[in-house]
Amino acid sequence: MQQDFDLIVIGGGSGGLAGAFRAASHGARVALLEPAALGGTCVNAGCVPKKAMWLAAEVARKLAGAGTLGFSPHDGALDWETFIAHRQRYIGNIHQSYRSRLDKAGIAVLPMRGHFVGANAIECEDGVRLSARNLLIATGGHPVRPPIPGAELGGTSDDFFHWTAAPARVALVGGGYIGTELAGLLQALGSQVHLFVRGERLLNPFDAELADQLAEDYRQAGVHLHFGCDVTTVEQAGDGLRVHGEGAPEEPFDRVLFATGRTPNTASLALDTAGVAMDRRGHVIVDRRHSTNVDGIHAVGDVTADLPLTPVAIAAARRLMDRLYGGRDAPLDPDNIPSVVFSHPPLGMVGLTEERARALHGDDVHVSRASFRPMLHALADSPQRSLFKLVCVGSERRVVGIHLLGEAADEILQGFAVALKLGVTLDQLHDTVAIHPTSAEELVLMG
Ligand SMILES: Cc1cc2nc3c(=O)[nH]c(=O)nc-3n(C[C@H](O)[C@H](O)[C@H](O)COP(=O)(O)OP(=O)(O)OC[C@H]3O[C@@H](n4cnc5c(N)ncnc54)[C@H](O)[C@@H]3O)c2cc1C
Ligand SMILES: NC(=O)c1ccc[n+]([C@@H]2O[C@H](COP(=O)([O-])OP(=O)(O)OC[C@H]3O[C@@H](n4cnc5c(N)ncnc54)[C@H](O)[C@@H]3O)[C@@H](O)[C@H]2O)c1
Repeated sequence: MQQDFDLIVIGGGSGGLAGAFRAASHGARVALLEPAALGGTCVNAGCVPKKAMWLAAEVARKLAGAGTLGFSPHDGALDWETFIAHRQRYIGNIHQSYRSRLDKAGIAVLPMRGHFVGANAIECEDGVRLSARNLLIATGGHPVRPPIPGAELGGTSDDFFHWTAAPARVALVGGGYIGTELAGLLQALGSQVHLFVRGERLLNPFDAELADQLAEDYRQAGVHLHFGCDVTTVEQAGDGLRVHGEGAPEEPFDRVLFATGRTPNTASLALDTAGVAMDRRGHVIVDRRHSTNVDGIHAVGDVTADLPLTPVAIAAARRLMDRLYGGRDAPLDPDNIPSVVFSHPPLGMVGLTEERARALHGDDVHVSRASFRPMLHALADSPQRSLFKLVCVGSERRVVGIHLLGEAADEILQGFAVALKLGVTLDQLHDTVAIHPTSAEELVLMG
């Protein structure tokens, strides 16, 4: 039996769902294959449960500092099981909302995997074949552990979301987004955290000065940072796990978690039967409009080499469907995509780092900085400072980079990213009346 659609979407995560909804809104007949929970990584093992844990950690930090301000003492310990019940209820509501939107949009949802059996045909796990003029590959990725002895003893971010208590001692390997985020939140929730970083700094794509200050904030908060440390082995040591690498402590950890990157889910798609080209790392190769080398086959999200962020997958999918079914061709601009690391405090950036701007524009670069103590920290006599930077170029001092480390950076950045995209200059920021007293006002006041 073969069923025909206008579009088959493989994967019901951020990109797949956005593509299916947008195509259906243009009148396309859509089938969506998703063997696991709707929402994919972001909803089930990424942005959403991570942000929930980050919010819990922010509350814990505020409670820990409240005594200094005159509040009665509070032990601040989190009952994970209660909190996780709230977290999972929230996620359950997202699943339900997707389910009813899919039904309303008339999208056929098949709760199973699929693989290619030709350029415009998919075979589902139950043997049913589907065909369509267009196919969207949106199968995302999964975490990888490094190929070292004992790696299987450690977990990944997927495992973290099944934890029901903070481990007393935890080793995190990898100084990227996930390692940095989990280190901050686990420390705030009461774990003793050791973060092992191969290089000399956290978060390579981010501004070096802000990343170094974040590392210092982490040290002050009690996170043990091991830079230049390659973890070579993990071994069982009694009830615990011993990590080997230069400078690694002798004492065992309760948990070891690898945050050493992710790899695309392409292996089981039989892409060769359709002739779809992949790069060395297994990503589906797409052009700037998110089409592959095979007519009618497209891909978005983490399965491609795009920036692995939810809003990127969503934006790419919507634009692709507007082109295929809506008569509007406006490919996603890969430049100036804002991004925030949910560290404590959060770190955000959009545009060029100072280093990159200097490499591109030489002496034509002007950098404005504001280093200040947010009012709550000043009131509580905490030394933690915020550091904001604007990177500008040319005589008109056009803003080409915004870098924020500090309380509320995650919420402040979005609006300023719009201004940067529209070509805002430093003078125009100065012409804007400040909102006082806030941290954000520094961005229209700094020289
Ligand atoms: C811990 C963590 C935290 C993150 N935090 C953030 C954040 O704060 N902000 C942010 O922007 N991004 C964040 N991300 C990244 C974000 O989650 C991803 O970029 C995003 O989910 C990618 O969407 P996608 O649609 O490409 O893939 P996914 O959301 O991974 O969806 C792919 C779907 O395809 C399905 N699938 C796989 N193979 C098949 C098959 N053969 N047939 C059918 N279906 C299949 C999978 O089950 C999955 O549901 C985070 C990621 C992680 C791991
Ligand atoms: N707030 C957010 O938007 C957010 C949060 C989490 C994840 N994400 C997305 O998910 C992606 C995956 O996150 P991630 O943290 O796994 O990847 P990442 O690429 O951010 O970081 C992986 C880190 O692991 C290091 N590494 C690789 N192999 C190693 C090894 N053998 N030993 C030690 N270190 C090693 C890399 O040098 C890198 O610093 C990110 O690139 C990001 O786009 C986004």
